[in-house]
Parts: sequence; C-alpha cells; structure tokens
Amino acid sequence: MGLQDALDTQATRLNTTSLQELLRSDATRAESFSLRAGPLYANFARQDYDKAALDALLALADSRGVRAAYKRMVDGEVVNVTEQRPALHTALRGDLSPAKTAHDAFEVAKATRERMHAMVRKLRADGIRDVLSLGIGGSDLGPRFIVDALGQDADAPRVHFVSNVDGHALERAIAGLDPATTALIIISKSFNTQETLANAEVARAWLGDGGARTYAVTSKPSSAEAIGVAAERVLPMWDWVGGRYSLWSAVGFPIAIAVGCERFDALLRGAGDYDRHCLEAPARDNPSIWHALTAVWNRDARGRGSLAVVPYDDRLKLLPAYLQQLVMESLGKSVTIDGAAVGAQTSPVWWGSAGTDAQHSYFQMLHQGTAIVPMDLIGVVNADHAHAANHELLLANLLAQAQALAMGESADDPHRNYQGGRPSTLLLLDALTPEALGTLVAFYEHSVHAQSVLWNINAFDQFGVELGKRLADRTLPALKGAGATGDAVTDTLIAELGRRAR
Ligand SMILES: O=P(O)(O)OC[C@H]1O[C@](O)(CO)[C@@H](O)[C@@H]1O
Repeated sequence: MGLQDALDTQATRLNTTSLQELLRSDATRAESFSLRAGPLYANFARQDYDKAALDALLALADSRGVRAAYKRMVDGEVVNVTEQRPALHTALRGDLSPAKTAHDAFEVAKATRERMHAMVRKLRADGIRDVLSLGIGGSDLGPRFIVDALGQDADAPRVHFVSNVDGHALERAIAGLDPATTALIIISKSFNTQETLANAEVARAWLGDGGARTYAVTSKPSSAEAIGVAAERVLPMWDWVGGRYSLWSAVGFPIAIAVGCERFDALLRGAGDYDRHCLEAPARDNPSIWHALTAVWNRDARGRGSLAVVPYDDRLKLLPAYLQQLVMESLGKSVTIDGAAVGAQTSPVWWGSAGTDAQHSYFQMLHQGTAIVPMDLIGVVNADHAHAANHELLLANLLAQAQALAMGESADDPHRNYQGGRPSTLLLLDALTPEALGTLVAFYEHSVHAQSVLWNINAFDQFGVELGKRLADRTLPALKGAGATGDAVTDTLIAELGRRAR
C-alpha cells in the first residue's frame, strides 16, 4: 500500500473521533504515547491518532525502510543522489560506523576540530575582544542559534553575527567595535555566496589589518586564499556536509569562541549520543521517527499546511528560525529521488517564536482560527536562574496552552467557544545543557531525515534557491544602468527605483 493510501485508511477510520474523545477514552495514553531518549522526553498523547493508527504509522516506517536509510546515511553511502554525495554530519560528532567513508570523515573532522580549538585558544590569548562572523543560511543560523541558546562566556571575545547583505546589518554590528581588537570569520561552504562575499569586502576594508585577523571556514580554501586569507587561518568544510547540517563542523568556530571548546565538545557529545540511540533503537523507541510520522500524519492524513514550534524558554527563541532552514530547505521538494511527482504534500510551513510572548501575539488564531495548526511545544524542566516563581509561571503556561488547544471549552456564545482538537507534541529537556541542546538539534535532524525517507525525497539538495540567485546576478547590471533584464515587470520596477533614488 502506498504512503497516502495507508494514511487515508487510518484517517478515514478516525474521521468521526475527536482528539478529546481519543484522550478521554484511553487513560493510559499520556504514558503510552510518550518516550525518552537521554535528556529528551517527547509526549505525543495530544496528536489525533489512536494506538492502531500509531501502529500502522510505525509499520509504515518499517516498510519505507526508515531505519535502514538512516544506517546507510551514517555509513557514508551516497544518499544525496542528485549531487552524488554522502551526508555525513553524524561523523562530525561521533565514530558511529566502521564503514571506511564514515570513519575517514570522523578522523578528518576530529583533526579539524583540534586545529579549530587551538585557534580559539590563540584568539583568546591574543586579546581579541570582538569577532564578526559573516555567513548566511547554514553558515549562520546554526552558530547564531547555539550561541544565543548557551550564552557567551563572560571572558570570551564577543561574537557578532552578520548575515544580511543589507548594509545596515553590518553597520549596526560594527558600531562601537574597535577594528584593532576585532577578528573576522568568513563562513561560506561554497565561498561563492553573494551576500557573504559582499559583507566580507566591506568588513575587511573596515578591519584594515591586511588580513592578519581574518579567518575563513570553507570547502574552497583556494578561493579564501585568493582574497588574501592566509592558509593557516582557513578551516576546511567538506562536500559531505550540507550547509544546514554543518554547525557541528568548523562552521561552529564562532560557537567554540563564544561558549568555549569544552561546551562545544559537549554539544557534539549530546548529538552523538542521540545518533547512537537512533542507530540502535527500534522505531518505537526513537522519538525522531515518532515525530516524523506525526509530521507526515498531520500533513497528508489531515491536510494541515503549517506547523508552529514554540519553545517555552527564551534561550531557544532562535530555534524556529534555525528549523525553518533545516526543515523547509530539506523537505521543500515536489519530486521523489527518481524525479517522479511525490504524490503527497511535503513540507508544511514551519514557523513560531518563544512562549509566552507568542501567546499574546498569534495564539488567538491557533485557538479559534479556522485552520488547525499542529504544534511542537518545548519546555526545559530546570532553569539556570534563581527566579523560581518565573519558571513555574512559564511551565504552567506551557502545560495550560497544550491542554487548552487540545481540550477546548464549550460555551453557548460562539465567540467564547473553544473548539479544541488542536494537536501538539510536547518536548521536554531536563536542563538546557550543551549536551541536551545537541540532542534536541539531532532529534530534529533525524526527524527531517525520516520524513524525507517516508516521502522518498532528497533531504540534502536545495536547487530551488538557485534560480533566484542567478536572476539576481543578471539583475544587478540592469540596476546599475547597463541594459535591461528583458522581464517587463522587473524593468519597470528598475525604472521606478531609478526615478526615486536619492
Ligand atoms: O555556505 P554558503 O556556501 O555560503 O551557503 C550559504 C547557504 O546558501 C544556501 O546554499 C542556499 O540558501 C544554503 O543551503 C546554505 O546554507
């Protein structure tokens, strides 16, 4: 049976059973729909499937070969078939496979990490007070999120991230910095990304050090050296790590600078431990597989087009932005690995922000709007501050929202009626340690991979972003007055820009 048919069979069977009924009819559900892996606890009780549907979903994971595909990826097989590459981000954080490709990748990643740690120590010893990290997408979102989540060491150089080519971003970042005590890291796997190279040119002119404090992280070291970055300050990346899976590599250089090498290694350890769990555990004990099956259920059995992720921990406020690239760049595909139409809906829109702020913004729509938006709600059991009352309030809100969304509350006044039936998954970390954070990110990575296997799509290419980049290259000369683009609307807009420019 195909994926869609298998989902439809269960969805049709459950069509007249509400989430409230599912919850009321099975007192064991809260326990039996939950599982733990290391510091991560996941509870799926408030998803609108029952035990029989869950069993069918788990059988689907087996029949689609989710675990075997994961093993092939970890072993270093060419899983990114459109680009003929392995996807070995797991080798960046553990020696998980005896396969030669994977083991060699682990060794080269380890050697690079040792070099990177030496560079971190030297930067600190040299009296560098600020570091400008230039990169975009996978060369920015991961490090930016992790540094924000873990917090910068008080005695470390302050790391400032700039991604946008908008000159205001760079200008704001360097305002108040002293070029004499600032180092620059240019992070670009391709070393060919317009935004990063444009920002690098401006930043290097501002730095005015002849390149002495400029570092690069790239899979094209010769391109970095060609613009004057000394070879000893270039850290390698490899084509077997996708940008959005790369924070564990030298792309994490700003993380190691800001939070220290020990906490960086602990982050990797947490992810590596989770990888091992995924390799060894059956699907039933694998939170990522449950999460992926739930995502596919919501998308294709229930037709829900978006998913909101709301961390109830301010330190995780950049997680939604990080996940948007991880999920939507990986799963925003319409064709299978063989190039045929997928025959199901793939990635929903992922969005969200930190609770409780989000409650006072868009939760009205989530409670009473016409669209049902499944959610990932995330909490951290133990806070790292001394304000116990605040933390209790935060957790109470997290639990209350999940209950209100699911159960609702009926009222005669339609305006005051809460329909309920709005599904959510609750994720809890014991504490926001680097290990737990590594586990959380690896949990999402593996869910994305499992979803890609269920849909039979390639989670590791991103050709969809290329056309816009090519057109921007062609538009630039027209914007500078050298001819027209040939697209009537674009040319009209360029003329309008010209008329209004100061
Ligand atoms: O690291 P690079 O090569 O500068 O690319 C940055 C980002 O651009 C993309 O290729 C497309 O947006 C991402 O996949 C990548 O993370």
